[in-house]
Amino acid sequence: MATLQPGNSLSVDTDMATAVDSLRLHGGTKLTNPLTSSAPGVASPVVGRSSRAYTMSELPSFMVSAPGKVIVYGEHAVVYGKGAIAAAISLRSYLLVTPYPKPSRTLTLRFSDIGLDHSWEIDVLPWKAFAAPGKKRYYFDSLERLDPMLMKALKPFIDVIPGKVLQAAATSFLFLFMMIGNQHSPAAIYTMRSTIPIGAGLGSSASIAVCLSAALQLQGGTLAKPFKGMMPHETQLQLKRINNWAFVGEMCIHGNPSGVDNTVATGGKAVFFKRDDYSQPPEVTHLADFPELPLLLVNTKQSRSTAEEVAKVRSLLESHDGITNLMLDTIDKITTEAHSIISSPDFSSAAGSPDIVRLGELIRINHGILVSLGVSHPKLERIRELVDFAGIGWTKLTGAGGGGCSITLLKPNLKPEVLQGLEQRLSDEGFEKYETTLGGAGVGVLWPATTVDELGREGEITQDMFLEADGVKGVENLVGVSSGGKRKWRFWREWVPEDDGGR
Ligand SMILES: Nc1ncnc2c1ncn2[C@@H]1O[C@H](COP(=O)(O)OP(=O)(O)O)[C@@H](O)[C@H]1O
Ligand SMILES: C[C@@](O)(CCOP(=O)(O)O)CC(=O)O
Repeated sequence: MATLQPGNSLSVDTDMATAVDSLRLHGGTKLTNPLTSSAPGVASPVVGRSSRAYTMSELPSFMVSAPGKVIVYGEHAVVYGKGAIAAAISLRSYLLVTPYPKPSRTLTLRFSDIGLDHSWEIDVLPWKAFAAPGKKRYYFDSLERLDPMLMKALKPFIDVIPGKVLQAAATSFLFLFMMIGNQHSPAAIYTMRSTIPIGAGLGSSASIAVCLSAALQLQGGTLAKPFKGMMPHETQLQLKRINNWAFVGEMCIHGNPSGVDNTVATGGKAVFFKRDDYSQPPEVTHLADFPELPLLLVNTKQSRSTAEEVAKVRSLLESHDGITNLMLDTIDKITTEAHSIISSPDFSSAAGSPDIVRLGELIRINHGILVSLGVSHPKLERIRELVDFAGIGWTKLTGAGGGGCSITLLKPNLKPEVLQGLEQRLSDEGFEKYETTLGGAGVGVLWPATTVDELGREGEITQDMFLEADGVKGVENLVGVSSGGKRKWRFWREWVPEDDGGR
């Protein structure tokens, strides 16, 4: 166990040794002023690798990143202890952490996707409330619910921020900062950009919660950066801690999450997830052989809130408990059957294989039940109608529904012109198709936040560069994990070798 002391020095025992070792590698010299910005798109030169060095209280700018997800089977039922299958996608959130120079005691959030730019002074935050007897939690603890007294203590700091969307994100940050950090935590700017559409069922909130959890624990020195040779049990322990606190961050955003989104955003690839007792850890099976299913992902662009969709199912359970429970049980059976098809050693996604048809039929049945649970939307039904009319696959909503995205499992050997015709129709009706691959890497870290330019020079990724990157492509080009060696993203997953772009 490790404890944080005032001024961020560490007292260490076993599982912290690696964290300290990796930090020691950087002990000594100063990095360039972290607030120095270069011209947009131009990396500022940094000192060479061998002479770049930091102390615990003087960390470099660094980045963390976590993926979004699609739930392939089991959304909503998973909130009630049933199984769900979900896979990470290549759309991701990126968080740049830039230390303020001393003696600043400021925290600044720049979450530009939602227009949040807000600062607090660390010293005036409600530390007393968080240190009261029975309230303090440590980085190795788990929380199953938010303490109303602590939420009340944060309220005045959140109420000054306009609107629910911004407040939810700010609460997630501030609650985690108060829990994981302490009064002596370093002053820093947290700049967030995401390529995941917000509130569209692709787990944007879990993705940012994972980034915040990982960044704050890295800053606190309670998490070791992944390194070659990290023992599997240590990797698992670190992922567990990131995931535990990400779950808390998710609770701040939408109240009663099942934990499937943050679990996939943390570990990546794909999982079978079930949590029937919230006081116990969930049952998580990593689906290392998750197949490359041919999926079409379409956004209705109809916004909605996960919390409201989850509340709809809750109220149906209250008014029709017997029938609703039967529907949730049926979804559980669907997920279990899909899991056994995918995990079978004979599984084949080749043309003519019955497995894809069975998986497709399960997708169609799952969607039908979600419609009956009241969480579809006319726009989702319109997409399903267009896909059914073209006869190219099986469609369901994904995530909370009420708008957001649909997925279609495509039939093998489709004629390209049929698919193109459908895509044109979807676009004409105002829907947006996403290009993404399933089974991406989980949480990763880029330490320090540097990239290599066209001339092969390594330079710091500044806030201005990050904020000015143009759209999804701009963000991916500047900081993306699939960098072809331009950036040294590292991942905690055992099956992802270093420097392969996280795939
Ligand atoms: N890029 C982002 N920057 C800041 N906050 C974000 C971002 N993406 C998501 N959020 C937070 O997460 C909330 C959306 O969560 P939710 O309704 O669960 O949708 P989703 O299905 O995308 O997870 C937003 O209201 C916002 O508070
Ligand atoms: C509806 C639910 O099963 C998934 C919600 O996913 P999203 O927030 O719409 O990405 C809720 C949950 O699992 O917490």
